[in-house]
Amino acid sequence: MRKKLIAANWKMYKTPSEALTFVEAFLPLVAGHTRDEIVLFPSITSLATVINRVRGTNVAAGAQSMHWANEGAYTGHTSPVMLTTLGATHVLIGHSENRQYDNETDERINLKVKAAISHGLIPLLCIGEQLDERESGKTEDVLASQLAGALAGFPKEHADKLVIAYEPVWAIGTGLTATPEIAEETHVIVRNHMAQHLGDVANDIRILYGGSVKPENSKSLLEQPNIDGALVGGASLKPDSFAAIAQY
Ligand SMILES: O=C[C@H](O)COP(=O)(O)O
Repeated sequence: MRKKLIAANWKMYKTPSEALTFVEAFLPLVAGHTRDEIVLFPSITSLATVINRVRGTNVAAGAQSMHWANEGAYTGHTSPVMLTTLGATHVLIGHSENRQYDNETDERINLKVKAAISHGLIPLLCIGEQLDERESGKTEDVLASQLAGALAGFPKEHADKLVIAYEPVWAIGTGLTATPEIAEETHVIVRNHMAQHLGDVANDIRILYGGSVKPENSKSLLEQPNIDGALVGGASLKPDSFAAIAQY
């Protein structure tokens, strides 16, 4: 049985004090909610504040990205050692906004996923197709290629720790959501490719859906057998909205 993971990606929103205000309001709303895992991904400047406030609660916190090296001359980056020292438990890798704006390649994503695993961080590997790719029937090829690139040399013995976030790029921040049927069908495709790379453990790997998830549609998405959670952007910025999604 895969425990669902409900994740908030705050992207480049919230100062530390705004993040703290969110957490103070959010924790009572989800107190005692252990059915699902709940993880917040604040910006790096708010990460320590959030980690310190959620410590000992049913909510975890992670980083929106990281470098693969332990340390080095990489201006502006954050290492896995820095994140684990802070108390982060999860990390987003390969978000489509990083692929689009930050020159994030499959090779770099591959190094980061393996670095996360070797440091005990849970990687949420983000994949997804563009609208023109879906419309021209290339969705499966795109996802297969992203998975192959990201998972080359991935240590199979740690496969159960991997989390995939399927986020169709055309649904991110657009208000367009994949229907539950389209999302479920695509998650099955992703799981089948995971099985090709990693074997039967693919059945234990959680595949989250992301792209305009909100309180109004979270239940119908999360009821699908192969949708094992949600990666939420805009609707995770308000405590009541994100709590409603988590309590679908
Ligand atoms: O990481 C989250 C996704 O990019 C989805 O963002 P969104 O919920 O604002 O569409």
